[in-house]
Amino acid sequence: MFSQFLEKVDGQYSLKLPFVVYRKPNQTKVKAIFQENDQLHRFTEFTKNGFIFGAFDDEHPIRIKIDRIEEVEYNPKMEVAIDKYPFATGDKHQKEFHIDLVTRAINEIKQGSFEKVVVSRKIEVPCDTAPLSLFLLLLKRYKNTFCYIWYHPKVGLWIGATPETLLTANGKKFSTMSLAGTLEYKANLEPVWGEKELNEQELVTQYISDNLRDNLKGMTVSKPESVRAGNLWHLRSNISGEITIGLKETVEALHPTPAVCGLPKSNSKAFILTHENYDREYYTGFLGEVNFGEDSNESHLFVNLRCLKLVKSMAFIYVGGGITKASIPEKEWKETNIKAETMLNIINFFK
Ligand SMILES: C=C(O[C@H]1C=CC=C(C(=O)O)[C@@H]1O)C(=O)O
Repeated sequence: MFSQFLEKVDGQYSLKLPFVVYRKPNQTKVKAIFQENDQLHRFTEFTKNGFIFGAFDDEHPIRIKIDRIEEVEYNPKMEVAIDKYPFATGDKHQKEFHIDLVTRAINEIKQGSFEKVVVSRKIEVPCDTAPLSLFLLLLKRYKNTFCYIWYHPKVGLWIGATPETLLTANGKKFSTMSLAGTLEYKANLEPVWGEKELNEQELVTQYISDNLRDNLKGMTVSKPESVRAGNLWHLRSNISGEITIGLKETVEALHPTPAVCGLPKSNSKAFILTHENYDREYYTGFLGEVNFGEDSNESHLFVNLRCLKLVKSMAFIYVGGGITKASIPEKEWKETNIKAETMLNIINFFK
């Protein structure tokens, strides 16, 4: 059953036709959406249904039109990614550049340009493994994340396992999360959060609640709790209520949150676009189902983190971290390296 499902996905990929295959966090149903031609649809009014894939800096996400849906149950035994492989985490030049970028960000914060900014980088590693094999390993290793493989011949192929939900909406029922702060997972040890991480996550919670307050009736915000995502811990608060605005307005109010951009949004975004020195493309964008369900108003979007883009036999892994006035550049560099392990572990497993 599952092998037939995979054959269909493989067939679509060989025909160079758009598709997405995904599994939501803590679920066992794997869904595939196939589009029958290679047209590039844009999602402008947020009224149609489909699977959308939005870039960090683009208002019009791509929409994979639902010409065919396939679903299958897949519940493999959990595989824990404890094996450590030799990592490629960027050369000396990358390290210098990233440390300098973080230092510049801290200086801007101290001068009052913004309070927080998320800076990132792209790591290049050779990878000859079939994309579907990488995806299958994600399904086994990261059960509480949103795992996907997305392909459009005019855009490329992306794979990821993200721990962050942008929004879940079912009619008026709405929830989102504030996810930030990172510590390395160590077996049998509970995370001990420092002032920097607590503050960094609090800024995200504040931003989300401030931006939604007027349009989220009965808003509740939970206390931050530690959540595990593969080899990492994060801090998470859940925010929910009854939404009174449409999907387009809600996405505009949230994206990009300070978990991937900064605070205030415009100044931190300008810093990112000017100083990062590369194009994030779909990393820190968002993706997921829109207007699914019986009455067509259920949507489930995720933030595109812990992801990679495959180009021929190269993988580009994207990683970043939140910078505040309390950041230490060397520590921030290390944090991007441990975040990269989520995907490097998968790639290196096949070497
Ligand atoms: C920007 C990333 O993570 C975000 C989500 C969780 C924790 C983060 C942090 O601790 O900096 C980031 O805000 C990334 O993984 O590339």
